[in-house]
Parts: sequence; structure tokens; C-alpha cells
Amino acid sequence: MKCTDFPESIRPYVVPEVAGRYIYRCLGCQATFGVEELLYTCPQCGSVLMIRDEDWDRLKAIPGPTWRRIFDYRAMVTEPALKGIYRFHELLGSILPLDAVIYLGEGHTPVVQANAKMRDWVGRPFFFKNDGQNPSASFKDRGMASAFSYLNHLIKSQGLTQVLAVCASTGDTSAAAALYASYLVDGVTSAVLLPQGKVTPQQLSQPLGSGARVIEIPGVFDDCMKIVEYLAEHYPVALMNSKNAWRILGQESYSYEIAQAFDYEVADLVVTVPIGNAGNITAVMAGFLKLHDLGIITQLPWILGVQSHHADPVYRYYLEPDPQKREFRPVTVQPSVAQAAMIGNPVSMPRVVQLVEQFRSIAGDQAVQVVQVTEQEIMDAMLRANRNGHIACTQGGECLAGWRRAVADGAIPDGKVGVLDATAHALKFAIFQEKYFEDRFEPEFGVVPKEELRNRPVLVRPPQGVPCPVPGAGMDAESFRAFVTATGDAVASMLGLRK
Ligand SMILES: Cc1ncc(COP(=O)(O)O)c(C=O)c1O
Repeated sequence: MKCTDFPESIRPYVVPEVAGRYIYRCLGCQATFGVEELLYTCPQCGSVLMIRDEDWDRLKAIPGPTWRRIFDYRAMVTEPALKGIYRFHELLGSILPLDAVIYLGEGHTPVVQANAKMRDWVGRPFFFKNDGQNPSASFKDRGMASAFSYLNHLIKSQGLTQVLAVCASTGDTSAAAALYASYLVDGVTSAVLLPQGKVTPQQLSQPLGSGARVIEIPGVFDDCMKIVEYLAEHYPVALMNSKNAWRILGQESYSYEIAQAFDYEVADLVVTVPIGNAGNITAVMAGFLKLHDLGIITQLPWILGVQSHHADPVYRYYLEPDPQKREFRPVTVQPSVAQAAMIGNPVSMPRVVQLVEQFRSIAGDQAVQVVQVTEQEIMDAMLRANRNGHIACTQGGECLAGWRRAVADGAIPDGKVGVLDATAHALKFAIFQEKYFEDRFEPEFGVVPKEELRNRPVLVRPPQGVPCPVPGAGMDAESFRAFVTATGDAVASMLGLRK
């Protein structure tokens, strides 16, 4: 449905105005800066930035029920600039002209209910929201659509040429950045820095296929991040990590979609996310806070962050109950199956600290929790989910393990329902499934396969003397019939079938 197909009375609700006064606000010294330039950190104190609409009151003047109608109408619109995350245009980019918006199919990801078996295994009902069904197969596309739409706007409005987009990545950020850069083509190229040997073959193939310059660095993600920060400080590049606040803005759409999927009744939900660089949990909290502030939702959901015991700096920070005594200490990560979240010094930690405080001040101390899970729990949970109709990656498994752990610890009251972020597609992380099925985990992971969760292919050959087809060579009809019958019977016997 096109915007112009709607009756005149509804059109004002559907077509967004290009308006607002966006600024970067420093979370350290509170200084503000215009968004005419792409900034990553505060030029005054070096702290991280968030983007704010200084004209927010004009949005607050619109009643919550009207906003809900606007977003629900827009869900039916097919115009590229209003599809996907930009149906929430006023909340995440209202200064962007619609012709600058880049849409590659991100957003609108499905919310899939867990079956009765999984519900009983956890002890509470829950859903997976499958962000692996985004174009580059992870949630990162939400933030990249935003960051590249903004970049596109700068290119168009300032006549920029030859922009080099760079990022450090645990695999998924690079796939998304390379994809969006490859679409823009005119004037934009991308280069991605990956920790050598610490992304899966599927993740590595993505930026290569999109034509990015792929640079491998010895070390872990945190080391790559320091290098791209250095590049952003000293060279003319556009940093596409979530330090770039436009990424956070786009990722807020995950919260908006959850609200919409649950008819804006989110009070009983526990939105569960894995934490790595902490951009995702930042965006999820910021998104719900905005909806609440505008009266689009009347109560906040709970937020549950999950970390592996091999990369758990945020969990450790919140172990201290007294906010005055909390002290953030980066950790040295150990190998983790939740490899995309294997980050010891999350860039968005200052954002998390402020938003958790804000969130808890409205919804209570229990409304944001962080739990820790083992590598074994992550693998077992992922495989169990995928045996029950899901397509969770290891980070999705981490969410499920965390949700189950929180329920078992008595931290989740009756009546709460989980919405778990399956942040990437299972296929990107198939290598960990393979290691489990083949019992090939290196000792440092500490994962021991459970027989009931393993699965391997079985080769069935026809009995001796029955000819087998040879690829490229012909076979006479009688031999082929003999092969089909003998092999078919062997398969049936293996499956316990009787004629
Ligand atoms: C699939 C996946 N899940 C989870 C994360 C963690 O998200 P964040 O770094 O925003 O905390 C990442 C990336 O870092 C990821 O690629």
C-alpha cells in the first residue's frame, strides 16, 4: 500500500514530517553538539554520546493512542522509506529526508512463541524474536540502516565523496557494515577489522562477498576496537561501530517492534538480550524509555541482560548492590561459544550505567537484571531451542540459558513472559553445533556434549554386490532399480520401518 492510497483523513498519520532538532549529547560532561558532523566521542571530554531530539516536546504533544495508530498504519505501507525500522521515523531519524533512507529489508522480524515442551523446560512462557531474519542475518542491520542512512544524508547534503566506512567486529557488525556500504556504492567503500580466527567461516564470507576490505588482526575484538578508534581519531574514516550513536538509534527499533507486536502491552514482558559491547542493551532500554515518555506504552517491561562466565564484565559490575560502590573493571575474555559477545571492555558501558539507573527509577530495581551463564548452558540451550522449531545462534542460546537461569533463581515472578533476542541466524554459528555434535570442543570451552542433544549424519550404502551410481557415469535401468530397492530397504531398516 502506498502512502497516497490512504484516505486524506489518514494521510497525516502516515507520511512523516522531516523535522526535529537532533543533537549529540555527551554522557560525561553533558555538552551538546550539532549532528552536521559525524562524531563518535565528546570533543571536550572524550566520553560517549547519545543522540537526542531537542524538539521532543512536539512529539509529546501527540497522544500515545495516536502514535499507536500512526505506527500501525505505517506497518501496512510499502514505500521503501517507511518500511522496516523507518516506520518509526519520528523516533529514530526524523531529520533524515525520506530519500536518504536506505532500506535493505531490515526489521519486521518475527516473534515466535516457544512450544509447550520448551515452556515447561524453562518454567515460564517465552518467545524468540528472530533478528537473524534480517538481511545480513543479525540484529546489526537495524543500526547499520540508521548509520548508513545518516551517512547517505551527509553525502547528499554536503557533497561528500570517497567515504571509507570502518568497523571492528566479532563478525556480525562487519557483515552488516559491508552489506550497507556495498549498496550505497557511490562514494562509499568499507574496511572491516576482525580478530584473526575468532569469527566463523560464514561471518568471514559475508564482508568478503560484499566486497569490503577485510583485515585480520591478531588478538581479540577489544584489540581491533582500539585500532579502529585510533583510525577514527587520526584518519578521515566513518566509524560504524556502536560507538557511533546512529547505530544505537537504529537498534532502538527492536523495542518499538516488540511493543507493536504485543499491542503496546509490555508490562509483563522480560526482554532478554545477550551483552557484548553493550550497544544492544543500551538501545533496547533507550527505546522503551522513549515509548514510555511519549505515552505509547504506559508501563515499562523488564530487561534481562545475559553474559557468559567467559566474558562477563557487566554482570560483575552489577554484582555489587550498592550503586555508590560499583566499579567497572574490564575483563580478559576466555574463548566463548557466544563468540559475537566475547567482549571484555564494552564501549557502551557508560550508556548502560545511565540507562539502567533511569529505567530502575521508573520500573523498580528488579526491572533490569544481568545474569551469568556457563558455556555448557549456552550450547545446551541453543541446541534444545533449535530442536523445537527455532533458529537461534549461540547468542540466542545465551539468552535462553539466561532466561532459564533467572527463572530457576526465583528472579522472575509468575505471570512474566520472556521475549528473547535471537540476535543472529543459527547458520552463522553452525561451527559450534558441529563441535558439539562431533565432540570436538577445545578444553578451554568446558563444553561436554549431552548425548540426547547430539545428531550426526549416517551414511547408508546398499548391501555388497549392489551397484552404486557414480556421479557423471551412466547406469542401466535395471541396476538403478536394484540400487534404489536395496538402499531404500536399508534406510527403512535403519529407521525401524516395516512394510
Ligand atoms: C549475534 C550477536 N549477538 C550479540 C551481540 C552483542 O551485542 P552488543 O555488542 O551490542 O552487546 C553481538 C555483537 O556484538 C552479535 O553479533
